[in-house]
Amino acid sequence: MAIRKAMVAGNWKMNGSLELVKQMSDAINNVKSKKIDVVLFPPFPLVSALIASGVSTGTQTISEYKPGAFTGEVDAQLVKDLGAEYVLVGHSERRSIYNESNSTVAEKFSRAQQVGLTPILCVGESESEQENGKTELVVAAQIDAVIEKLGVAALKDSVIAYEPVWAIGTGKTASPEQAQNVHKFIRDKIAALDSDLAQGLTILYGGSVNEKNSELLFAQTDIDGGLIGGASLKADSFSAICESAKGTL
Ligand SMILES: O=C(CO)COP(=O)(O)O
Repeated sequence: MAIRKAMVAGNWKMNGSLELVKQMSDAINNVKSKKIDVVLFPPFPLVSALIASGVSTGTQTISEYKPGAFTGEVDAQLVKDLGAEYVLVGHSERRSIYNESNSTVAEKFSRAQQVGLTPILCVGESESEQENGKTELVVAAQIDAVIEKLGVAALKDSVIAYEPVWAIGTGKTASPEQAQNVHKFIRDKIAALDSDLAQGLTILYGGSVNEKNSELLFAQTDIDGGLIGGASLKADSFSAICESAKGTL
């Protein structure tokens, strides 16, 4: 029996349209199940339309600041007021393209929880870090930045997504064993501080997940679902991934 709530999340990145909202909400409303949470992360302008269509919704980032003179930024409270439930923090594209540091990510995590949004903390190593055997070091530092700022208890109302950077958008998925090893490392690391919290923590895998590889990934003990990029833009693929989660999680 599953001890954790499973989740399949779709990160649209800078893609999508009102037409896609229609297609994906129809598809998701067909596969909805009590066994899994299905959540989409569209660009900001599509958030309200997606919520109105009955899909559980999050945003891809938020500002770490409270409302004020921050042109172009989006306040977490506004996101919450619109009816969103989740927010991605620390996605590797935010870290690498927009220079978000571990400490900025921890600030965003904190701001999300202040307003009642559930943060999904994205962690993962680059290709060179992986080749140099630094995966655990990098992932631990990304998680420790949050624990040092907020204490381990803050992880209780959150989700962690392990997304190796070398697997994002490349078609090079981590093998189920490779991903399981890192997920187990994450869970054991948190269990050393709070065992019950770690056992209840949903940890997602992301990086070139598709309808062909999702079942084996989701069958791993410490993989509780997926954070899907490219395949979340195709109704057939995303529905099939959700279906595979129902069987294995
Ligand atoms: O970055 C991702 C989800 O946040 C993964 O993207 P892909 O599934 O396209 O590799």
